[in-house]
Amino acid sequence: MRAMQNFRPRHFAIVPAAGSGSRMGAAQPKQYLDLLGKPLIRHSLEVLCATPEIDKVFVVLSIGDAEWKRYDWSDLGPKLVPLFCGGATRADSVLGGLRAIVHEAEQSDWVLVHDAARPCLARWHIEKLVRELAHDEVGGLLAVPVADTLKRADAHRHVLETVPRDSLWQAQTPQMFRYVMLRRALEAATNVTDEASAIEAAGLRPRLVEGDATNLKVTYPLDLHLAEWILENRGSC
Ligand SMILES: Nc1ccn([C@@H]2O[C@H](COP(=O)(O)OP(=O)(O)OP(=O)(O)O)[C@@H](O)[C@H]2O)c(=O)n1
Ligand SMILES: C[C@](O)(CO)[C@H](O)COP(=O)(O)O
Repeated sequence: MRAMQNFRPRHFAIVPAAGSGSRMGAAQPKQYLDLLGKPLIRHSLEVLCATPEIDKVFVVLSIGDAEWKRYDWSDLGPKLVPLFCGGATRADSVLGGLRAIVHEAEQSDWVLVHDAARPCLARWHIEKLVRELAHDEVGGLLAVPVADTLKRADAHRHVLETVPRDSLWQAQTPQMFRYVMLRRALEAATNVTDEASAIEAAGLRPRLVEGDATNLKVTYPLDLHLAEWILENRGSC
C-alpha cells in the first residue's frame, strides 16, 4: 500500500496488441505494418510514454508474437512493459493484461485501455480524458458523435429502420476505468467489444468524453492511408 501523503491515483495504460488484423488482409498483423517509417503500434506507444500523466504502458502481445523483439523500444524508456499474454478475443487480451499487473495496480488506480490499432492518438486526447474523468465515480471513454444517418437492415440488406442518431456516439479508445472495477466487470462479461460494455453490463454508466475523428481505428487498408494523412497533416486540421 502506497504512503497516503503523496497519494495520487496512478494511470496505467494497457494496449491490446495481440490481434491478427484479418480485416486488413496484410501478410503481418496490422500493428506492425509500416506507418511513416515505423511500425503502426509505435505511434501511440510514443505518445503514451511521453505523456506525464501516464505512469506505465503495458502492451499486451500474443504469446507467440515474433515481431516485437525485432524492434528496439529502449528509447521509449522504462514506462514501457511488454506482456506476452494476449487471448483469443480483444476482451481476453485486456483481461490478461489486467491480471498480469495484479501485484502492481491498486484498487483506486486508473487503467486506460487503448487499441494499438489507433495510431493517431494525441496527447490532448489523453489529457482531456484524464481531466474530465478525474472525479467521476465510474470512468468513461473517448467518443465522437455519429455524423451519418444510420440504417438497421435485415439479412437481405433491406432497410428495417432509420436509427435516430441525435444521441448516438461512436466509441473509441482510450477507455478509462478503475483497476478493480474494470477487472471484475470483464471477468463477469461475455461477448463485449469494448471495456465500457462490460462496465454497463455491471449496471454502471460510463461517461463519454468527446474526442475527434482523427483517432480512427486502422481496420481496413484504406484506414492506413487515412492515418498516414492525419499524422502528416494533423497540425493543419
Ligand atoms: N485477440 C485480440 C484481438 C484484438 N486485439 C487488439 O485489439 C485492438 C482492436 O482490435 P481490432 O481492430 O479488431 O484488431 P484485430 O482483431 O487484429 O483485427 P481483425 O478483427 O480485423 O482481425 C487491436 O489493437 C488488436 O491488436 C487483441 O489484443 N487481442
Ligand atoms: C474498442 C473499440 O475500438 C471501440 O470502438 C472497438 O470496439 C474495437 O472493436 P474491434 O472489432 O475489436 O476492432
